[in-house]
Amino acid sequence: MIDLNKIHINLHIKNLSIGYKNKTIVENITFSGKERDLIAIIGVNGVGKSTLLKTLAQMLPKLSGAVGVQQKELEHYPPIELASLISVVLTDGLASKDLSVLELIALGRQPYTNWLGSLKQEDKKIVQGAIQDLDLVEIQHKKCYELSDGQLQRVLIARALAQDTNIILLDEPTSHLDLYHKVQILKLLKSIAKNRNKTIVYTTHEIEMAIQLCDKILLLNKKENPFGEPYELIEQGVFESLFPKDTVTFDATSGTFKIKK
Ligand SMILES: Nc1ncnc2c1ncn2[C@@H]1O[C@H](COP(=O)(O)OP(=O)(O)OP(=O)(O)O)[C@@H](O)[C@H]1O
Repeated sequence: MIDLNKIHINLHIKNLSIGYKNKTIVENITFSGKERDLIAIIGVNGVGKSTLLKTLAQMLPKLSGAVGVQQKELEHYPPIELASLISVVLTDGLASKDLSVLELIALGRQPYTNWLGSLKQEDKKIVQGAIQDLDLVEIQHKKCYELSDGQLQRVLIARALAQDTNIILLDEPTSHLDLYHKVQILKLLKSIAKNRNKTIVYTTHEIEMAIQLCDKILLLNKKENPFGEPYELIEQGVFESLFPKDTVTFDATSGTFKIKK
């Protein structure tokens, strides 16, 4: 039995403004991520989803507002401590494609190894666990440049699992996958959040899947940026105004989008 009073909040985002130099892309972002939450960030192309994810990972500075990670503000963490709290899976080009699948996933253990990077028995066990979870046993000795986009995406998720952080941030983790693997990865992320008490935040264009599988959704729309459980957002009617109505409409009963013919 889970004691709901003992569930920790890993992420607290308050009145956050994000952007580049002094160009604000989105302001007024407020949400929180509890342990065991799978959270989707959705919104139209170019609205700022990746910018938000990179700001949460401290790869970009925030413009204003607060990003709290557990008990402290993000910018007060030394990088090595942050690497044991937050892992990031990006879709941008991977620098180290010459590594084997196993070597790349083992890099996830870096925050915990000595300066030589040597893996202890416990590290190797965690790496093998991640390889099994992502169904990569057969291809673990292949080079990353030999993989399909979908396989590489699963390898990058495995590396984040090996990093074993409380918070996992993923930028469009299902974009290169077929429907079966999209569902499989999202269900896996959900079970990891639940069974290992993690907060998982990912960006996506697959809104219908997010409605079905996520605990919470943050909809970036540059104005209010509503956040809540999928049914709450459906009740507020926020999906209806996402796309031009003459092209795509939202059916609140089924939680799906319909193409206007
Ligand atoms: N390095 C950069 N410098 C300046 N502006 C940028 C930079 N990267 C992205 N932008 C701009 O920031 C805005 C948000 O981009 P971002 O990639 O965060 O959107 P997104 O919601 O993830 O889009 P998509 O759904 O197309 O992936 C866009 O207008 C984009 O042109």
